[in-house]
Amino acid sequence: MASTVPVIVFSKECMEPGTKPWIRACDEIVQALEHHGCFVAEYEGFPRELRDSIFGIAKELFDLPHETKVRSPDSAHSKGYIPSYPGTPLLEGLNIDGAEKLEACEKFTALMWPSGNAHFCKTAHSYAREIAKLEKVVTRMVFECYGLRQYCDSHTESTTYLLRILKYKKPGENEGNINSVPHTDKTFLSILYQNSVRGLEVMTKDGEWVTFEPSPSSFMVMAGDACVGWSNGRIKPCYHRINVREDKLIRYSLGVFSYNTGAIEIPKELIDQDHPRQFKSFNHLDFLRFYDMSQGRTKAQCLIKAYCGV
Ligand SMILES: O=C(O)CCC(=O)C(=O)O
Ligand SMILES: [Fe+2]
Repeated sequence: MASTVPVIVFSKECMEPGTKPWIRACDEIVQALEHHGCFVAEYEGFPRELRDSIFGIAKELFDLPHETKVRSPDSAHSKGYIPSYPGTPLLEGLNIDGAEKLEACEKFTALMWPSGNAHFCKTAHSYAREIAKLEKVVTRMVFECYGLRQYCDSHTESTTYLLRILKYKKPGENEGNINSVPHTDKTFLSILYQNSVRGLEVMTKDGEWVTFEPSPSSFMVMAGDACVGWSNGRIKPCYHRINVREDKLIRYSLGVFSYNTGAIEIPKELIDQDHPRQFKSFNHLDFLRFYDMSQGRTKAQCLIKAYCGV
Protein backbone atom coordinates (compact mmCIF):
# COMPACT_ATOMS: atom_id res chain seq x y z
CA MET A 1 0.00 0.00 0.00
CA ALA A 2 1.24 3.47 -0.82
CA SER A 3 2.57 5.46 2.13
CA THR A 4 0.80 8.58 3.22
CA VAL A 5 1.91 11.64 5.09
CA PRO A 6 -0.16 12.31 8.24
CA VAL A 7 -2.60 15.21 8.01
CA ILE A 8 -3.24 17.20 11.18
CA VAL A 9 -6.13 19.64 11.37
CA PHE A 10 -5.31 22.89 13.15
CA SER A 11 -8.76 24.00 14.15
CA LYS A 12 -9.25 27.07 16.34
CA GLU A 13 -9.76 24.89 19.45
CA CYS A 14 -6.69 22.84 18.67
CA MET A 15 -4.52 25.97 18.79
CA GLU A 16 -5.61 26.71 22.39
CA PRO A 17 -3.01 25.26 24.79
CA GLY A 18 -4.36 22.75 27.26
CA THR A 19 -7.59 21.87 25.42
CA LYS A 20 -8.30 18.25 24.51
CA PRO A 21 -7.76 18.87 20.78
CA TRP A 22 -4.42 20.55 21.63
CA ILE A 23 -3.24 17.57 23.66
CA ARG A 24 -4.34 15.17 20.91
CA ALA A 25 -2.53 17.23 18.26
CA CYS A 26 0.69 17.26 20.36
CA ASP A 27 0.71 13.51 20.27
CA GLU A 28 -0.12 13.22 16.57
CA ILE A 29 2.57 15.74 15.63
CA VAL A 30 5.33 13.98 17.52
CA GLN A 31 4.26 10.62 16.09
CA ALA A 32 4.36 12.10 12.58
CA LEU A 33 7.75 13.78 13.08
CA GLU A 34 9.30 10.68 14.67
CA HIS A 35 8.11 8.42 11.86
CA HIS A 36 8.13 10.58 8.74
CA GLY A 37 9.89 13.81 9.68
CA CYS A 38 6.91 15.74 8.32
CA PHE A 39 3.16 16.20 8.29
CA VAL A 40 0.55 18.23 6.47
CA ALA A 41 -1.04 20.98 8.56
CA GLU A 42 -4.60 21.80 7.56
CA TYR A 43 -4.60 25.34 8.87
CA GLU A 44 -8.26 26.37 8.96
CA GLY A 45 -7.52 29.80 10.39
CA PHE A 46 -5.18 30.85 7.57
CA PRO A 47 -6.58 34.30 6.69
CA ARG A 48 -8.51 34.56 3.45
CA GLU A 49 -6.87 37.83 2.42
CA LEU A 50 -3.45 36.14 2.55
CA ARG A 51 -4.66 33.15 0.52
CA ASP A 52 -5.92 35.60 -2.07
CA SER A 53 -2.87 37.84 -2.27
CA ILE A 54 0.25 35.81 -1.53
CA PHE A 55 0.88 34.33 -4.98
CA GLY A 56 0.08 37.69 -6.59
CA ILE A 57 2.96 39.35 -4.73
CA ALA A 58 5.23 36.44 -5.67
CA LYS A 59 4.46 37.05 -9.34
CA GLU A 60 4.95 40.79 -8.97
CA LEU A 61 8.36 40.19 -7.39
CA PHE A 62 9.68 37.84 -10.07
CA ASP A 63 8.34 40.09 -12.82
CA LEU A 64 10.89 42.71 -11.75
CA PRO A 65 13.90 43.08 -14.07
CA HIS A 66 16.96 40.93 -13.36
CA GLU A 67 19.06 44.03 -12.47
CA THR A 68 16.60 44.85 -9.72
CA LYS A 69 16.43 41.34 -8.25
CA VAL A 70 20.21 41.07 -7.95
CA ARG A 71 20.10 44.03 -5.56
CA SER A 72 18.90 41.62 -2.93
CA PRO A 73 21.86 41.07 -0.58
CA ASP A 74 23.60 37.81 -1.37
CA SER A 75 24.68 36.50 1.99
CA ALA A 76 25.55 32.98 3.08
CA HIS A 77 23.34 29.87 3.18
CA SER A 78 21.13 30.76 0.21
CA LYS A 79 19.78 33.88 1.85
CA GLY A 80 20.05 36.30 -1.09
CA TYR A 81 18.79 36.15 -4.66
CA ILE A 82 18.81 32.68 -6.18
CA PRO A 83 19.09 33.38 -9.91
CA SER A 84 18.24 30.69 -12.43
CA TYR A 85 21.48 28.70 -12.84
CA PRO A 86 22.44 26.61 -15.89
CA GLY A 87 21.82 23.43 -13.81
CA THR A 88 18.41 24.63 -12.69
CA PRO A 89 17.35 27.10 -15.39
CA LEU A 90 13.73 27.01 -14.39
CA LEU A 91 14.10 27.87 -10.73
CA GLU A 92 14.42 31.36 -9.29
CA GLY A 93 14.19 32.44 -5.67
CA LEU A 94 14.36 35.42 -3.34
CA ASN A 95 14.77 35.47 0.41
CA ILE A 96 13.78 37.87 3.16
CA ASP A 97 15.88 37.16 6.23
CA GLY A 98 14.08 37.93 9.50
CA ALA A 99 10.78 38.49 7.65
CA GLU A 100 8.77 38.29 10.89
CA LYS A 101 10.19 41.73 11.64
CA LEU A 102 8.57 44.64 9.78
CA GLU A 103 11.92 46.44 9.32
CA ALA A 104 13.35 43.48 7.38
CA CYS A 105 10.38 43.49 4.99
CA GLU A 106 10.59 47.27 4.62
CA LYS A 107 14.29 47.09 3.82
CA PHE A 108 13.76 44.36 1.23
CA THR A 109 10.81 46.21 -0.35
CA ALA A 110 12.84 49.44 -0.59
CA LEU A 111 15.60 47.57 -2.45
CA MET A 112 13.15 46.08 -4.95
CA TRP A 113 10.85 49.10 -5.28
CA PRO A 114 12.73 52.32 -4.42
CA SER A 115 9.51 54.29 -4.95
CA GLY A 116 7.69 51.97 -2.54
CA ASN A 117 5.28 49.02 -2.65
CA ALA A 118 3.23 49.04 0.53
CA HIS A 119 1.03 46.13 -0.60
CA PHE A 120 4.02 43.84 -1.14
CA CYS A 121 5.59 44.80 2.18
CA LYS A 122 2.39 44.35 4.18
CA THR A 123 1.51 41.02 2.54
CA ALA A 124 5.00 39.49 2.89
CA HIS A 125 5.24 40.60 6.51
CA SER A 126 1.73 39.41 7.44
CA TYR A 127 2.41 36.07 5.78
CA ALA A 128 5.72 35.56 7.61
CA ARG A 129 4.10 36.48 10.93
CA GLU A 130 1.15 34.19 10.36
CA ILE A 131 3.36 31.20 9.53
CA ALA A 132 5.75 32.03 12.36
CA LYS A 133 2.69 31.83 14.63
CA LEU A 134 1.92 28.36 13.27
CA GLU A 135 5.57 27.35 13.71
CA LYS A 136 5.48 28.49 17.34
CA VAL A 137 2.37 26.42 18.01
CA VAL A 138 3.96 23.33 16.44
CA THR A 139 7.20 23.88 18.37
CA ARG A 140 5.36 24.32 21.66
CA MET A 141 3.35 21.16 20.99
CA VAL A 142 6.55 19.21 20.36
CA PHE A 143 8.21 20.54 23.54
CA GLU A 144 5.07 19.82 25.60
CA CYS A 145 4.67 16.32 24.23
CA TYR A 146 8.19 15.51 25.41
CA GLY A 147 7.48 17.15 28.80
CA LEU A 148 9.86 20.03 28.05
CA ARG A 149 7.52 23.03 28.30
CA GLN A 150 10.02 24.77 30.63
CA TYR A 151 12.54 25.09 27.78
CA CYS A 152 10.12 26.28 25.13
CA ASP A 153 9.95 30.03 25.75
CA SER A 154 13.69 30.60 25.61
CA HIS A 155 13.88 28.52 22.43
CA THR A 156 11.05 30.48 20.81
CA GLU A 157 12.48 33.84 21.88
CA SER A 158 15.71 33.13 20.04
CA THR A 159 14.03 31.91 16.85
CA THR A 160 14.25 33.87 13.61
CA TYR A 161 12.48 33.20 10.31
CA LEU A 162 13.60 33.32 6.69
CA LEU A 163 10.89 33.80 4.08
CA ARG A 164 11.84 32.22 0.75
CA ILE A 165 9.75 32.89 -2.33
CA LEU A 166 10.33 30.48 -5.22
CA LYS A 167 9.26 30.39 -8.84
CA TYR A 168 9.50 27.35 -11.09
CA LYS A 169 9.03 28.48 -14.66
CA LYS A 170 7.22 26.37 -17.19
CA PRO A 171 9.75 24.45 -19.29
CA GLY A 172 10.18 25.49 -22.92
CA GLU A 173 10.01 23.12 -25.90
CA ASN A 174 13.35 21.38 -25.40
CA GLU A 175 13.73 21.80 -21.67
CA GLY A 176 13.25 18.89 -19.31
CA ASN A 177 11.14 19.08 -16.19
CA ILE A 178 12.52 20.28 -12.90
CA ASN A 179 13.82 17.56 -10.67
CA SER A 180 15.83 18.87 -7.74
CA VAL A 181 18.34 16.98 -5.61
CA PRO A 182 16.69 15.25 -2.61
CA HIS A 183 17.79 17.10 0.50
CA THR A 184 17.01 17.89 4.10
CA ASP A 185 16.66 21.50 5.24
CA LYS A 186 19.18 22.88 7.73
CA THR A 187 16.38 24.57 9.67
CA PHE A 188 14.67 23.74 12.93
CA LEU A 189 11.32 23.51 11.10
CA SER A 190 10.34 24.39 7.53
CA ILE A 191 6.78 25.24 6.53
CA LEU A 192 5.96 25.18 2.81
CA TYR A 193 2.93 26.56 0.99
CA GLN A 194 2.39 26.54 -2.75
CA ASN A 195 -0.02 27.28 -5.56
CA SER A 196 -1.92 24.52 -7.32
CA VAL A 197 0.98 23.28 -9.47
CA ARG A 198 2.19 20.09 -7.79
CA GLY A 199 5.92 19.49 -7.37
CA LEU A 200 6.91 18.95 -3.76
CA GLU A 201 7.66 15.33 -2.90
CA VAL A 202 8.61 14.03 0.54
CA MET A 203 10.13 10.68 1.39
CA THR A 204 8.12 8.66 3.87
CA LYS A 205 9.49 6.15 6.36
CA ASP A 206 9.04 3.38 3.76
CA GLY A 207 11.39 5.18 1.39
CA GLU A 208 8.60 6.12 -1.00
CA TRP A 209 8.22 9.51 -2.59
CA VAL A 210 4.84 11.04 -1.86
CA THR A 211 3.58 14.10 -3.75
CA PHE A 212 2.16 16.90 -1.67
CA GLU A 213 -1.40 17.71 -2.75
CA PRO A 214 -1.72 21.49 -2.58
CA SER A 215 -4.84 23.22 -1.29
CA PRO A 216 -5.48 26.79 -0.08
CA SER A 217 -5.28 25.65 3.55
CA SER A 218 -2.56 22.96 3.36
CA PHE A 219 0.97 23.48 4.62
CA MET A 220 3.80 20.95 4.60
CA VAL A 221 5.63 21.04 7.93
CA MET A 222 9.07 19.40 7.84
CA ALA A 223 11.71 18.75 10.49
CA GLY A 224 15.09 20.18 9.62
CA ASP A 225 18.52 18.94 10.72
CA ALA A 226 18.57 21.20 13.81
CA CYS A 227 15.35 19.66 15.10
CA VAL A 228 16.79 16.17 14.58
CA GLY A 229 19.83 17.12 16.69
CA TRP A 230 17.77 18.85 19.41
CA SER A 231 15.51 15.79 19.77
CA ASN A 232 18.53 13.51 20.21
CA GLY A 233 17.61 11.79 16.97
CA ARG A 234 14.04 10.92 17.95
CA ILE A 235 12.67 13.15 15.23
CA LYS A 236 13.62 12.08 11.70
CA PRO A 237 14.91 14.43 9.02
CA CYS A 238 12.55 14.99 6.11
CA TYR A 239 14.10 14.25 2.73
CA HIS A 240 12.28 16.11 -0.02
CA ARG A 241 12.69 17.16 -3.62
CA ILE A 242 10.89 19.11 -6.28
CA ASN A 243 9.63 17.34 -9.32
CA VAL A 244 7.44 19.58 -11.45
CA ARG A 245 5.67 17.52 -14.07
CA GLU A 246 2.87 19.92 -14.88
CA ASP A 247 4.57 21.88 -17.60
CA LYS A 248 1.78 24.25 -18.55
CA LEU A 249 1.78 26.47 -15.51
CA ILE A 250 4.15 28.33 -13.22
CA ARG A 251 4.72 26.91 -9.76
CA TYR A 252 5.09 29.39 -6.90
CA SER A 253 6.14 28.16 -3.50
CA LEU A 254 6.78 29.94 -0.21
CA GLY A 255 8.96 28.57 2.55
CA VAL A 256 9.13 29.88 6.09
CA PHE A 257 12.29 28.48 7.68
CA SER A 258 13.01 28.70 11.40
CA TYR A 259 16.52 29.09 12.80
CA ASN A 260 17.69 29.42 16.37
CA THR A 261 20.11 32.25 17.02
CA GLY A 262 21.50 30.78 20.23
CA ALA A 263 22.92 27.50 21.45
CA ILE A 264 20.78 24.39 21.10
CA GLU A 265 21.17 22.13 24.12
CA ILE A 266 20.06 18.52 23.82
CA PRO A 267 17.52 18.24 26.68
CA LYS A 268 18.78 15.81 29.33
CA GLU A 269 15.23 14.44 29.52
CA LEU A 270 15.66 13.06 25.99
CA ILE A 271 18.77 11.12 26.93
CA ASP A 272 18.35 7.79 28.71
CA GLN A 273 19.37 4.14 28.47
CA ASP A 274 17.16 3.52 25.46
CA HIS A 275 18.22 6.80 23.86
CA PRO A 276 21.93 7.37 24.54
CA ARG A 277 23.26 10.80 23.68
CA GLN A 278 23.75 11.11 19.91
CA PHE A 279 24.65 14.78 19.61
CA LYS A 280 26.64 17.42 21.43
CA SER A 281 25.02 20.80 22.02
CA PHE A 282 25.49 23.05 19.03
CA ASN A 283 25.07 26.55 17.75
CA HIS A 284 22.58 26.62 14.88
CA LEU A 285 24.20 29.53 13.04
CA ASP A 286 27.63 27.86 13.29
CA PHE A 287 26.00 24.74 11.86
CA LEU A 288 24.86 26.83 8.87
CA ARG A 289 28.45 28.00 8.35
CA PHE A 290 29.53 24.33 8.40
CA TYR A 291 26.85 23.68 5.75
CA ASP A 292 28.18 26.53 3.60
CA MET A 293 31.66 25.03 3.72
CA SER A 294 30.50 21.50 2.87
CA GLN A 295 30.90 20.32 -0.66
CA GLY A 296 28.53 19.38 -3.47
CA ARG A 297 25.97 16.72 -2.89
CA THR A 298 26.99 15.95 0.70
CA LYS A 299 25.39 19.32 1.51
CA ALA A 300 22.03 17.88 0.60
CA GLN A 301 22.25 15.12 3.20
CA CYS A 302 21.33 15.35 6.85
CA LEU A 303 24.55 16.94 8.12
CA ILE A 304 23.91 17.23 11.83
CA LYS A 305 25.58 13.91 12.69
CA ALA A 306 28.70 14.96 10.80
CA TYR A 307 28.63 18.33 12.57
CA CYS A 308 28.01 17.43 16.19
CA GLY A 309 27.38 13.68 16.42
CA VAL A 310 29.05 11.86 19.33
O1 LIG B 1 9.81 24.50 -3.79
C1 LIG B 1 9.53 24.05 -2.70
O2 LIG B 1 8.34 23.88 -2.38
C2 LIG B 1 10.59 23.66 -1.70
C3 LIG B 1 11.93 24.25 -1.90
C4 LIG B 1 12.94 23.67 -0.96
O3 LIG B 1 12.94 22.50 -0.67
C5 LIG B 1 13.95 24.54 -0.30
O4 LIG B 1 14.02 25.75 -0.62
O5 LIG B 1 14.70 24.04 0.57
FE1 LIG C 1 14.14 22.14 1.08
